[in-house]
Amino acid sequence: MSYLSIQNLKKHFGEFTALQDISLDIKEGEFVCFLGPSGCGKTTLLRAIAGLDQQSEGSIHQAGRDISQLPPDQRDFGIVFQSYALFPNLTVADNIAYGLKNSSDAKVRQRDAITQRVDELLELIGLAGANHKYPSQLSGGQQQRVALARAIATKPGLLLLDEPLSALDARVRVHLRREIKELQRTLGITTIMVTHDQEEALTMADKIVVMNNGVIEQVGTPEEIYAAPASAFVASFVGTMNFLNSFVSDTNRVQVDETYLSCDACGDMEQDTQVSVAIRPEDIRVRFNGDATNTLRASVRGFEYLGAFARAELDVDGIHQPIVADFSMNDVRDHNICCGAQMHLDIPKHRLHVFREAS
Ligand SMILES: Nc1ncnc2c1ncn2[C@@H]1O[C@H](COP(=O)(O)OP(=O)(O)OP(=O)(O)O)[C@@H](O)[C@H]1O
Repeated sequence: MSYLSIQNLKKHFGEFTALQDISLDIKEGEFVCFLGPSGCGKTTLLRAIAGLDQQSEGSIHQAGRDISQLPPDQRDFGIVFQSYALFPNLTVADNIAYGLKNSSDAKVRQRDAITQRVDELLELIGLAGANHKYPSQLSGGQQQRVALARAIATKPGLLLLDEPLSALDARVRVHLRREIKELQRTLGITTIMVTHDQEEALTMADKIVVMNNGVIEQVGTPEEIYAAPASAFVASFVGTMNFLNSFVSDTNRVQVDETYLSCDACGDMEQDTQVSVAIRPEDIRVRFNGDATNTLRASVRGFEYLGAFARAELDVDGIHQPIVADFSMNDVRDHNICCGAQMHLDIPKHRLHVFREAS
């Protein structure tokens, strides 16, 4: 049973279609990320869920209630925007209490109850005692935590986060993403976060919704999205991927220039279909004496140390397209991998992805 159910949602801005027939189910307590490049429709979808922008067609149900036509104030959500959007003239406590003071529930509006709830929330976000400070006296990360506290103050069923970390510097961002994830887990609140940052989505989400040009390309766990991308777009947008223009040779083989590669994935494609074969840099291995499937001879044209691993640009015999491979530093030492080195490599066939469309 889904907590939030979106059915056949469309959104037009004049002639332009920002969302094309989006259907999506989100379970209670899930942390979902809408991930995609700028302009793909992530924010438009989030705003439709909040009622801030009415969809052109389609329906949205939350906890079994049809909220499609309701104004934002009759929906059950808290929201955090990219820019902190705190009231600068109100103290931290008054910012957090804002929704509580305007609650339709008289008990929630009681002064003692508000004071207690604000203290509880400040404790939760690690800012106990900051009640009387003003937003300008807080760092960006602290302001965003206050915005988060304000969003969850009334205990909404749904938390919406619109690029909440993108205005912060890298170190604060990494720290805060752990805090938000932990807070979400503790509260068990169904959460949707919009981001164009794949690392953010991979580390925080239970489920990632990858969007492109107003459509959903794939929905899956971070592992599924990374290991089994459903399209060339997803494969290229999440992580690093080599793409090789190829042809289907027979049921289990593709031809890349003068080289044949065994693969698991092209069973239903006709011979000579033009395809894009994709392989992650870390899935290319130095050949070991086991039963290798796709052995290639290569020389290292470029070599870059990246700390925990090294990235090598390869010239592969029989393939005239660039390929990069990532090697652990142990592999680098054991096999003397460096610029100009010659080596035998293996590409496990189950790690090859074959896409019909061009990359
Ligand atoms: N009010 C509007 N009027 C006209 N076009 C709009 C409006 N709002 C959004 N769009 C267009 O709809 C498309 C999707 O916009 P949206 O803001 O949802 O993208 P996004 O994926 O959130 O991108 P970003 O990461 O840059 O915020 C864009 O092409 C945008 O220009």
